[in-house]
Amino acid sequence: MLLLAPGIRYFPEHFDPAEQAALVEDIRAVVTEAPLYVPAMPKTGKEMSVRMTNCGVLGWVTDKEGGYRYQAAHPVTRRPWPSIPQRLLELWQEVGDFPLLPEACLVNFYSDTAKMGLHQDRDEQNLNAPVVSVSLGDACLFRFGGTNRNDKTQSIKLSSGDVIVLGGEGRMAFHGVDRIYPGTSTLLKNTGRINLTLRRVTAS
Ligand SMILES: O=C(O)CCC(=O)C(=O)O
Ligand SMILES: [Fe+2]
Repeated sequence: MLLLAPGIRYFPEHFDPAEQAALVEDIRAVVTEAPLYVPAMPKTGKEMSVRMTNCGVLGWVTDKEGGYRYQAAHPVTRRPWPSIPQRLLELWQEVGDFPLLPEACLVNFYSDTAKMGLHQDRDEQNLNAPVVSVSLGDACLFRFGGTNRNDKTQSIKLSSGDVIVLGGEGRMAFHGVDRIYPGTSTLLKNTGRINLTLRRVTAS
């Protein structure tokens, strides 16, 4: 484990290739039940470049009218989200350092050209719980800084199987994904990157 900054822990290659493949199968099952959809920014309705779905009792969604929020149902199918795969709950218990289980797992799919702007994860009521993030497939350039948008940032390349935990002092750190490196992994059938973030949403 490497401490990248206060509260930002990095576990390179936490999952070996066989575990990564098993996680991809888990996520394929999730996506079959809860298809990836196109999220849109609040107010402007501008579409994000990342495709999203969730598993867990709650899922993070965004659209023009409703903005950023957690809800119990898929925005398109209106069905409840599938449950969080066991191996992700185990990951949380290993690295999360928090007594309650996660309620949401946001699944982000990045195509070759997708990115995610610098932001804080701040829609959770429970900011004592960490955010635990898993990278699968192509590598990406991940940027993180401090708790103010203008704080100095650092960049690291995240590869398939890597895990990052934003907790404690690092929980509200600004972070984002500047670019994908297409073709740097053979884990997925095609190019692209999957990111999973486990989150505790409610206080209890
Ligand atoms: O894809 C990543 O590594 C980060 C994703 C993220 O920050 C988020 O979903 O809030
Ligand atoms: Fe985030």
